Amino acid sequence: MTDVDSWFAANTSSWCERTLTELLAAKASSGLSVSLVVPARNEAATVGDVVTRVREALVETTDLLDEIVVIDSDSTDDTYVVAQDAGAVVHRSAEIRPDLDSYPGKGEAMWKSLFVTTGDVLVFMDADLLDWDTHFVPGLLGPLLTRPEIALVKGYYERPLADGSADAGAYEGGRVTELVARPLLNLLFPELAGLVQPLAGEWAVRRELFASLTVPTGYAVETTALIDTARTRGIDAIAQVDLGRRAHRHQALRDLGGMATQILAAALDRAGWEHRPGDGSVLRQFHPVDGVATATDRFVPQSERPPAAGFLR
Ligand SMILES: O=c1ccn([C@@H]2O[C@H](COP(=O)(O)OP(=O)(O)O[C@H]3O[C@H](CO)[C@@H](O)[C@H](O)[C@H]3O)[C@@H](O)[C@H]2O)c(=O)[nH]1
Ligand SMILES: O=C(O)[C@H](O)COP(=O)(O)O
Repeated sequence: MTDVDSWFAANTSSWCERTLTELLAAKASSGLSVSLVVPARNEAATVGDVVTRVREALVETTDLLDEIVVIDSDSTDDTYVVAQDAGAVVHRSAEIRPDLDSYPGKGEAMWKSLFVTTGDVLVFMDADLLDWDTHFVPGLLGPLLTRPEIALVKGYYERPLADGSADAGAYEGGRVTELVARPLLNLLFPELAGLVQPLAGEWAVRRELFASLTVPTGYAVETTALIDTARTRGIDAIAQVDLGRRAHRHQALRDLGGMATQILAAALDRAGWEHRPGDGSVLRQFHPVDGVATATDRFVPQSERPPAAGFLR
């Protein structure tokens, strides 16, 4: 058995292995509090459903979650109001700790969440979920509430590419995962090759760990959390949980090019790459205009926040 196989065998479980009753008892005896954090940028169409279903299932009828906090990440739609009406505490990312300035991006919203949440454990969930269920939250909490040595838990699932075809394969979604993140991790950080969905937006982490990490402001936050946790705590501080199935809103391919660039830059930097640009770089992409390939330069931000622990009051 390789190290990766041993890690997989010891640290992979399914959400249905632990009952809600068992988790509530584990939470009570651990004394830990839990915050659900939902970073959301222009998700008025779906964030209300995410908040409402979690609130009804896990706050109103059980004590599993202590708070649901939506971080509105520079939305230009009604995300703030919809999330608030659904029962979440909502903060605008840019308005949290204005003394620390503000950057666009998902990682920024997650980093800022450390200043407005209280949970000993943070559970992150995307706001654009279409096919999902509330067991995602207890599923992610299972290893953290029952195994003190675990500090970070990733979710995984079947993830079809919702292209409208009836026979969309269960593992066809996750284009950046399959074409960038997985090859990158296998090549440069092979101890992380056992993660089924390294980019999953559904994951949970102990506050003290997340507050100790350097956090990319954009989409590299999941990748670096894995790399930096494995480096500082060892791979056995990471567990993963099968959550079943998940579908979400897909981004356009060229937008995913920006995400891939962020993930590559942050991972290569951690592998000792000497040419990392400062706060970002230009990605030249091509679009047909009247049948002619025409260049479009996209600036891809790559800034990182230092550990939030240094700024907590
Ligand atoms: O500037 C942003 C961009 C996105 N989001 C929110 O972050 C979540 C995920 O964003 P999305 O654009 O849907 O990302 P995906 O294409 O789904 O990317 C996948 O891969 C990313 C890279 O690892 C992860 O960050 C995502 O959680 C994961 O779902 C959603 O709730 C967004 O509203 C923000 O809060 N701010
Ligand atoms: O996780 C990923 O790889 C990206 O979010 C892209 O996912 P998609 O191919 O399912 O849109």
